[in-house]
Amino acid sequence: MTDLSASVSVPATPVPTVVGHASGHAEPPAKVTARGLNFYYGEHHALKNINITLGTNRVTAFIGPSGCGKSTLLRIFNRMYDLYPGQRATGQLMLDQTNILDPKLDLNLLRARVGMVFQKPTPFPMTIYENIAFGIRLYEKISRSEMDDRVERALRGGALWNEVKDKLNASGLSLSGGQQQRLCIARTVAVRPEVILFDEPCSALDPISTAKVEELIQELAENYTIAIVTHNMQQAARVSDKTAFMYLGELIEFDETNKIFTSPNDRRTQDYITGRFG
Ligand SMILES: Nc1ncnc2c1ncn2[C@@H]1O[C@H](COP(=O)(O)OP(=O)(O)OP(=O)(O)O)[C@@H](O)[C@H]1O
Repeated sequence: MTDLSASVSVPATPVPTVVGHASGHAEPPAKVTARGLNFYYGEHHALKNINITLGTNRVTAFIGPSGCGKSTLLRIFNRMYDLYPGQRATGQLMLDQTNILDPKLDLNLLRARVGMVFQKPTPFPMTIYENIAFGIRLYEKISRSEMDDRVERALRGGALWNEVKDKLNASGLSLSGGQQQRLCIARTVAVRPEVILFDEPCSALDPISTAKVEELIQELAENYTIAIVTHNMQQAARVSDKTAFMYLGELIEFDETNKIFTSPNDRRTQDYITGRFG
């Protein structure tokens, strides 16, 4: 392990102000639990012995320098890596009582339970209405009026309804970048997942759209378990209950967000949040 403390001494950036959820409340029931989780890209051992629990209806932020394994970990939670040959996970990863790593698991059902929102908004090239209805139809057969209702609820869930209710037949691609990202969130919410994974959801958005998505993430946490990867420490401090600091494929520290940003236990966490490296 590199000694990060030796080379630098002056904090480059102030520690973010924590304005997220209150800390100190009782531990929620576990939703996702990793024990001794490892991940390999071929021979490359990208994640090493990860142990972490995501609490039900809590927001967990993953921070750390580029290449430390944040996105890799997120992509294990819904077996996204299964699409690529040569990538494998070992250890234990549970979603409630379901073994996520079970080779016989129905991945469509897993991805309905564990939805994902990506860095760049990725609406389907179809109408706003169909962007939502498409995913619902994959899992459920419902009447047109029920579908109208579900589409409206999903768009409200994505904090987009008021902006699009009069143009549901317009292309999803005609929306602004921030609206497109909220459409993608609505699309994810529409299939009623239990967990939503956000992989740097605001990195392609302007500050106003970013604020809207952050507000939305906090609202969604009332009903969903959320994991968010972010390079933006202010964002982690604003939206999350707990924060995990990762470095070189290891989970270095995991604690209440307030604790991580005010008095972390590990020197490497301290150095990262004060901008000494990253
Ligand atoms: N498809 C791949 N094939 C081989 N190695 C990969 C692949 N994707 C990622 N890696 C390696 O795995 C490690 C973790 O990468 P990962 O993308 O998870 O990091 P990250 O923390 O999300 O980085 P960033 O913040 O830059 O997105 C890095 O060493 C990276 O080079």
